[in-house]
Amino acid sequence: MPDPGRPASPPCMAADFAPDGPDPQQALDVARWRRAERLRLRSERDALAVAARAAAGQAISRHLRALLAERFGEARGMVLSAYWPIKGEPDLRPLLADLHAAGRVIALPVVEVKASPLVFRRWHPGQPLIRGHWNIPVPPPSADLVIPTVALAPLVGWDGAGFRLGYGGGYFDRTLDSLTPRPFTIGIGFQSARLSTIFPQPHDIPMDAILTEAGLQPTPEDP
Ligand SMILES: Nc1nc2c(c(=O)[nH]1)N(C=O)[C@@H](CNc1ccc(C(=O)N[C@@H](CCC(=O)O)C(=O)O)cc1)CN2
Ligand SMILES: Nc1ncnc2c1ncn2[C@@H]1O[C@H](COP(=O)(O)OP(=O)(O)OP(=O)(O)O)[C@@H](O)[C@H]1O
Repeated sequence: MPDPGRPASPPCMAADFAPDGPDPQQALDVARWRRAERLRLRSERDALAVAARAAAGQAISRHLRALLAERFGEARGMVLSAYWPIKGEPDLRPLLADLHAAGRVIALPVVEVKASPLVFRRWHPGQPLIRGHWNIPVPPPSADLVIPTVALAPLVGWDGAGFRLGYGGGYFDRTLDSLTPRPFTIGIGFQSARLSTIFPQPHDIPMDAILTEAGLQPTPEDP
C-alpha cells in the first residue's frame, strides 16, 4: 500500500529539478560569457606597455619567492611546475633559474593528449625546448616526467573566490582533478584581470592562492 505522505521519488532527486541545480542552458550561457571575457582580458593584456608588463613580472617573482620560502622553507628537491610565458603572461623565468640553482626541481606543463590532463616534464635553464600543442615551448619527451608539489597556473582572469579563467581548454581543472594529493596551486596573473566572479561551474577547481603584482590576493582559504 503506497504511503501518500511519502514523496513519489527520493528527496535526493529534488536537486535535479531545483532552480540552482544543473541547468544546461545556464552552462551554455556561462561558456559564451567566458569566451567573450577571455577575448576582452587577452586584448587588454596585449595592450599593456612592455615596461609595465616587465615590472609586474618582477613584482610577482618577488612575492612568489617570499610565498615559497614562507610555506615550503628550503625544501631542496621540491617539484615546482611553472609555465613558459606566452601571449603576454607574466615572465617568471629569471626566478625559475634562481630556484633551480637553489635546488628546486622545475617542471613545465605539456599537453601530450588533447582534452586530457597535462603532464609535467623536468626543465633546466638553457634546455632546448620543442614546440608542443598550440606552439607552446615544452621540454622534449626525453625529459623526466615529474609530479609537482606546487603548481603555478597562469591566469587569463580570476575572481575573489580563487577561481581561474584560462584559455578554455579545461586543462588545469582536468589535471588537478587527476592528481592525489593535489599540488598546492598558485594562480599567477595581473591585478587588472580580476573579475567579480567567473560563474564557477561544477568542474572548476579553485586555486589555493592567487598572486598578482599587488601581492597575495585574499581568497576564502585564507585564515
Ligand atoms: N604558458 C602557458 N602554458 C600552458 C598553459 C597556459 O595557460 N600558459 N596551459 C594551461 O592550461 C596549458 C595549455 N593550455 C591550453 C588551453 C587551451 C588551448 C586551446 O586549444 N584553446 C582553444 C579553445 C578551446 C575551447 O574553447 O574549447 C583556442 O583558444 O582555440 C590550448 C592550450 C599548458 N601550458
Ligand atoms: N575535470 C574535467 N573533466 C572533463 N572535462 C573538463 C574538466 N574540466 C574542464 N573540462 C572541460 O573543459 C571545458 C573548458 O573549461 P574552462 O572554461 O574551465 O577552461 P579553462 O580553465 O579556462 O582552461 P585551461 O585550464 O586549459 O586554461 C569545460 O567546458 C569542460 O567541458
